[in-house]
Formats: sequence, structure tokens, C-alpha cells
Amino acid sequence: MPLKRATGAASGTPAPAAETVSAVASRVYLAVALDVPLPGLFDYSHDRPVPPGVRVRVMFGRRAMVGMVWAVRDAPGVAAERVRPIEAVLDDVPPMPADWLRLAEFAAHYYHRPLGEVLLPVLPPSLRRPGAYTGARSAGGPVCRADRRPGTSRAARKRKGGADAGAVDAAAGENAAACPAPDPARDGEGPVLTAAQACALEGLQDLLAAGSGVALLHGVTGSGKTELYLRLARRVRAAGRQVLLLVPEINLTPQLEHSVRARLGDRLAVIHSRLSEGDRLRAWLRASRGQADILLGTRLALFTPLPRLGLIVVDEEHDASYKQQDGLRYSARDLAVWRGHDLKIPVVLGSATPSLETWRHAQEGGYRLLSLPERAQAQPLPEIRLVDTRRARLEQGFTPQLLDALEARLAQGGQSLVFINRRGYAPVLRCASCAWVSQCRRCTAHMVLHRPGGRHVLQCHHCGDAMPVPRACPECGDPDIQPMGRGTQRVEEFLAERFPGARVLRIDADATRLKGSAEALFARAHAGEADILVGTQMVSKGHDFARLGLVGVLNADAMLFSQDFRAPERLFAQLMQVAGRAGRRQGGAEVMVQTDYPDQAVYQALLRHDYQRFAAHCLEERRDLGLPPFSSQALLTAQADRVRDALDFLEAARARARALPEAAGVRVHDPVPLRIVRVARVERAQLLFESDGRGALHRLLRALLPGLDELARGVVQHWGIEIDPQEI
Ligand SMILES: Nc1ncnc2c1ncn2[C@@H]1O[C@H](COP(=O)(O)OP(=O)(O)OP(=O)(O)O)[C@@H](O)[C@H]1O
Ligand SMILES: [Zn+2]
Repeated sequence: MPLKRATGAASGTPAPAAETVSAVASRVYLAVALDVPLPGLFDYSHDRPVPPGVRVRVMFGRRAMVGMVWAVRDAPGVAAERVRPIEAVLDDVPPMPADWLRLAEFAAHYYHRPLGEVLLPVLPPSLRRPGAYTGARSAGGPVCRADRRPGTSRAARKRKGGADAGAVDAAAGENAAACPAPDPARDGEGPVLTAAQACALEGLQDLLAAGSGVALLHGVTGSGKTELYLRLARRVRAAGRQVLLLVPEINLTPQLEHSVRARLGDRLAVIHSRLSEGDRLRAWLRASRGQADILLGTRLALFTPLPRLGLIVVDEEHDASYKQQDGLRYSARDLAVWRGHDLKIPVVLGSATPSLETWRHAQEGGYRLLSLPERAQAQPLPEIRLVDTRRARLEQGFTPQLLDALEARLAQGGQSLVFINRRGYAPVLRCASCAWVSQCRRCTAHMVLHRPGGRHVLQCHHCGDAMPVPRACPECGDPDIQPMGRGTQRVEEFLAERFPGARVLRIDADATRLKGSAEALFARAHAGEADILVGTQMVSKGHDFARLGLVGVLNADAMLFSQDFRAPERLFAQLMQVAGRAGRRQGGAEVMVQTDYPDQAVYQALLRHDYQRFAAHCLEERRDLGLPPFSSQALLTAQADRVRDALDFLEAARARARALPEAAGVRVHDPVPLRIVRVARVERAQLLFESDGRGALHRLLRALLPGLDELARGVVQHWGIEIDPQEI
């Protein structure tokens, strides 16, 4: 949050243009939300009322911006002659619906952010650019262009015997009769359900019949959760309602999109951040006009208006990707539960390894627990082995046992996956004579060695800085500088050398940077065009690889000794998920986890595939320590040139918080520097607030936050607040 936040009055409207002053008397005042880092709403005037949820173009200072009308006011919050008129009412889409406005209002309130920072950034980019709107609908502009895409023009729809644009728009209302009945030919498709699936489906149908409530579908990997989502979606659609299906990763959308299309037809829209602006707008319009029955997407799809919404499904609900990590730091899972509650519609959370927050709700009866304890195709869960690396002779990080297992799979023509959650070639470069290491100039982090296409470069994963690899040690001149440790690229190189006949395919953030490349790589993996996959967490979840029989895990111990209290929970989930990719169609699958610490509780629970015991153990520990889900947390973060300043600011904030009457029942910890204290030359620190009850925490923040700008001025560059932080 920048420092220049207007304090006090909600109105921060800049000085008026001279010609507006005389017109003031006959005007209506509008409270407009703008995406600027200032609290409150901004007053503008117009010659007639504009309903809430309509976008308007306004001048803010000298900048033209798109804002959203929040309310019509009787009188402005500042002197009437200072209020500027709006420039235009953007009527290319109907006003945002009331339930959408409630969701945004809740998010702004709960995450302690200005309304404008929620309402506008969640819209498709073309609806927020002041230059994009070109007058009335018929005059063109992005919405009009999106509507005229080849094949969906009015004429094309007429040719297909479909409705014209007006009729399709009408379907956007509550009018269920306007959506075609599901194609009966598709209805019978799909496998015969297993007994557990049938039982869970019954439970889910009860939820639909009841009209609302949250269910946790706890199903082991490969238990056929997706099948149940599809069946449920079909029922909801048959009742004329829409379904919102959330997935954590963009890369999981093609697989699910394919299943949805095959089973439910084409009234589907897909939204994620890698779409082109045009495609994103088109999908948003189809969903918000009610022309799509199913909306499939990543976290940002949660904020799509859906006029007939009847069900929300959050797949892999435990996944950290549901948490937005910048701007409005919201949890799409938590907001999905809120939206379901607000609309009185059911919400289904699915996972093999539910978050402890969700698990606790299910244990205490707040959520309905439905279980799929076995795999759908009668395959057993893969056998897990811990390979002790303490006395092993390692070859490039691989134990002989893992190499033998890879060789055996290759001989059988099976597919294997080597999982290492570290991209690049090697995490650091080191000089053998003077112990120089490749340090980022701008961050307290090492520069990672990368080898794109055989070239060597050093790259910082925190600030993006890159530089060529020095020919010799910059400190002592010794040419013997060596990569230490390994990442996916080095593993790929080693395996290709070690198993010359094998097709080795690496899938990580670097290999999938170009648009469409992820889809192509996953398609090759699914088609069995690779013998050994090398991948990061990107490959570890959700994918239904048919031939994968062996999973080898390198470097799992890196997460064991993290300071973060959620580290064991995350490690366990990650290992269960990656293990779950193996043996989904044939038996005899195995998972080998290399570790120096085979006795650790997390590995012992993994051996037994025992989520429940592990969860019970973690919850007990959390209860004893007063950690979430038994308490609520918020993090105040500060960024400054020097960490001392960030800490001083947080110390002052802490003193002020403790002096407030609202501090009763809230634990305010000591400010601490972040583990990676400097990123891009900015130093960072944080202060943790914790309380047994959510209410007390939020009351304290509401009393404290408005005064912090004053404390921050001249001391820190930015401060921010994060509610329910996932990383501490
Ligand atoms: N009743 C069934 N009979 C036969 N096959 C089924 C049945 N239900 C699901 N399947 C198949 O089982 C496989 C695993 O199902 P699915 O991918 O839905 O599992 P999942 O529970 O979502 O797993 P994960 O948590 O690993 O994502 C899929 O190939 C699916 O087509
Ligand atoms: Zn850096």
C-alpha cells in the first residue's frame, strides 16, 4: 500500500475543471469506486442517476479511468463545486448484479481493502481500460467485437437456427426455460459408479435437494471425484442452473474441459489468466449472460457474475494456488464458500488431502463429509517405499534403487515420473577454492544456474535478474567454478545420458513459459510419448496419466525443516498427490521417496497413505499451540530501503495496537525480517497478529489500520495487510 492515502473523508476527488462548476445545481451525485490505492469512494456528478454496478469513465487527476458506480448520494462528501462530472456511462454491459456486488463488498471488507481494489481488477481487462469503450454498443468496442466473433454473429446464429442476440441476452435473466434441455443422448454416458461413488453421490444429491450447505468430498487419488462433479453438474444444469467449477492450476483446465465437453456438451466457458483478452472477455460475457451452463476456471473465475448459479465445486481445495499472492490477497476457496452461503446454493470441496481448515469443519459437522476410500478402477494405491539416502552411494542425487527401478520400468515399456520441486539446472554456482557463491546483487538469494538450449545463464528466481556465467571465479580468478545441487534441467540431462534410449520429457515453469507449450507437453505426456517425465509440482496434481507406474521423489527433505508451521501439511499433501499419479490404470505401481529422515512422522504417515491419522496428529499439535484453524491470523508487512526501518515501523504499529482497547484477546507477536529479507533491493519484515476468535482480530485491525499511513510516512515504502496468510 503506498503512502499517499487520503485520510478521513471518503472523498478524495481532485480539483474540478472550471466549466463543471456552474452545472452543479441540477446534478446527481455518484459514489464511484476506483482502482487506486486510496480508501473510500470518490464523488462525481451526472445529470441523472446511474444504478450501482455500472462502469463509468471519469477523470482522476489528469488520468482517465474506468470506475464503478457504488451508490447514488443525496449530497457529495466534499464541497459541491469541487465535484467533477463523469465523462461517460459505459453501457456496453448491463449493471453488475446485486449478488456480485455483495461478494465484492464482502471481499473488500474481510480483506481490509478499498472497494475499488476489488471491483475493478477482477473484471476482464478490456472492461477496465478507459480507451476501449467506443460509445454505444453498436458503435463497436471490445464487447461488440466479442459478440461479432465469426460463427457467433447474429447472422450466423440465425443460420444455425439459434436465437438472435436479443433472445440470447434474455436468457441471461433468471429465465430457466430459455436454456435448452440437456441432450438426452449424452445422459447415459459415463461409467457405472462404484459403491462408494454411488453413496457419495446420494449425499451430494441430498445437499442439492436441501438447496445449500458445504460438502467435503474426501476421495483418495484416482477415486473418481471428477466423475461425481460431472454427474452433479448435469443435474444442476437440468434444473436450469449454472455450475462454477474451480481448479487450482491452469494446466488442469484442458483435461477437465475435455471431460466436460464430452459429457455435457458445449455450453461451457473457460476462464484463466493465460487467455487472450478477447477470449477472456468472450468467456466472461457468455457466463455472465447465462449463455454458458458451466464455467470452468482458476481462482479469478470466482468473480464472474453468474445469473443462474446453482452449484460451486472447488477441486483440490487444499491447493495453495487458490490464494492470490498480490494485490487483494484473497482465498478463492474461502470466497466460494461465502458466495455459496450468500446465494443459498451448495458448495462441494474436493480433495485427497483436504486442508486442515476444511478437515476440521468436516470433523465438527459444519461441512458434510463424504468419502471415497478406494480407487475407482479397483487399482490399489501404489506401494510407497522410503529409500534411505544416508549411507547410499548417490549418482547425481539418485540412489541405485531408484535407478534400477527406472531401468526396470523402461524395460517393461512403462512410464515413470521423477519429481523434484526445484527448477533450473543447479540452485547455486560455487568456487572450489574460495567458496564464492553466485549471489543475487539485489536479493538475499542465490542466483540459479539455468541452461536454456545449452547456453548457461544465472537467474534470480526472486527479482528476475539474469547475468552470464562468469568464466572464472569473480573473487579469486579460479576457473574451477561448479554447479552445486540439482534442479529439473540437470536431472533431465543426467537421465538422458544414463538411459540413452529413453524419451525424457521435462515439464516445469521454464518449459511451459510460451503460450500453448504446457498444453502440448501435457498432451505428449498423456499420449505416452515420454518414458520418463521430470517435473515440479506442476505435474504432481490432478493429472490422470494412464501409463505411469513409477514415481521417484528427489529432495523431499528440503521442506522438512521449514519455519512455516504449515510445511508438514504441505509436504504430506504434495507427496500424496504426486504418489497418486502412479498406477491409476494398472496395478504394480510404486513410489520411491529418497530421504535422510525416514522416521519423520510425515513420511511414516505417507507409507500408510494415512491422511486421517496425519491430519488428527497435526490438528492436535495446532490446538496445543493455538495455531490455525484454532486461531485466526493476519500479517502486517512492511517494505523499506533498510530492514531496520521496516522493523521500526512494525514496532511502532505493534505499540499502537497494544494500546488500543480492541487489542484484548489478540496476540501481537514481535516484528521479524522475512526469511528472504531483500528482494530487488527492497527489505521486508512482518508482524503477526493472532486471535482465537476471528471477530476480535478484525475489530483490532479496523481500529488500527486507518492510522498506519501516518506512522509509515517517511519510514517505509509500502505496508500491507494479509488476512489468513498461508505462508509465515
Ligand atoms: N465408476 C468408475 N468406473 C470406472 N472408472 C472410473 C469410475 N469413476 C472414475 N473412473 C476413472 O478413474 C480415473 C480416476 O478418476 P478421477 O481422475 O476422477 O480421480 P480423482 O478422484 O479426481 O483423482 P485425483 O485426486 O488424483 O485428481 C479416471 O480415469 C476416471 O475416468
Ligand atoms: Zn534477485
